[in-house]
Amino acid sequence: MPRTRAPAARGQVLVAARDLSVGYGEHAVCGPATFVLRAGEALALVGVNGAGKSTLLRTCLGLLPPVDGEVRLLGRIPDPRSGRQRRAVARELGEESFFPALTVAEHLALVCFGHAVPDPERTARQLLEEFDLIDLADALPEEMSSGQRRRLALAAVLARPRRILVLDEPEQRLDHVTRRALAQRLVAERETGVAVLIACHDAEFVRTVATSVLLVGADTNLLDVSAGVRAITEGRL
Ligand SMILES: Nc1ncnc2c1ncn2[C@@H]1O[C@H](COP(=O)(O)OP(=O)(O)OP(=O)(O)O)[C@@H](O)[C@H]1O
Repeated sequence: MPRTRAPAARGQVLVAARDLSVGYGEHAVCGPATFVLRAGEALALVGVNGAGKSTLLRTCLGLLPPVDGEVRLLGRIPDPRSGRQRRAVARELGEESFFPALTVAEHLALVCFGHAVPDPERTARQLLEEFDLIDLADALPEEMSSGQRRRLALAAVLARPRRILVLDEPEQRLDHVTRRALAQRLVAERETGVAVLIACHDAEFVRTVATSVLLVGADTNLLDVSAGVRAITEGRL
């Protein structure tokens, strides 16, 4: 299964933010963030609804300009139009846009072919199995439940090569077993040298996947994983 086209050297800085303020117009939605994410690490953004996690993810990808401070992705100002960034960054921000006339299997095949994945049939087959989509391989998106569509969106993002994986609340709408399996998959991702950047509300998921936690809020602070998990479970967000 393709994980990286050119695996990043473990420890290589892939995302770096310094005094990064994010928001809309000139209005910052949370305190400034400073963090570094290296190959092989997983940073979980946690915080209450509306804290600014999705806004931070979008700014790190160059989908929104910073209000202040700076962020670097692969050592450069993020630019979602650059081929270099598009080759390296796999993202699933919850948009879940599907082609209404393509089946589940055809969606995965399309992603594989579009990214020149070697042995696309095998990769697509493995992802169908991993995300329990075999019986839905010929289904159209409108024939699926919301959780099944979520599984397809996650399978699709994992069908392509990547050095950085950005997921906004990947645990949402997944059943318990699939959620745990996805957490293990993200551990495997970072163990192969992928840098994982997620927003997440699930303490168990964060405990399993993350190597550090960014608590997003009026004050945005970097925490170790156990302090980050306590912040979620004790409601100190
Ligand atoms: N397009 C927008 N224009 C203006 N304000 C926005 C926009 N999108 C989000 N906001 C505001 O920015 C703040 C942060 O939103 P964001 O979606 O980043 O929060 P979040 O931490 O991801 O929340 P959740 O846990 O609910 O997903 C919220 O107050 C929200 O209302």
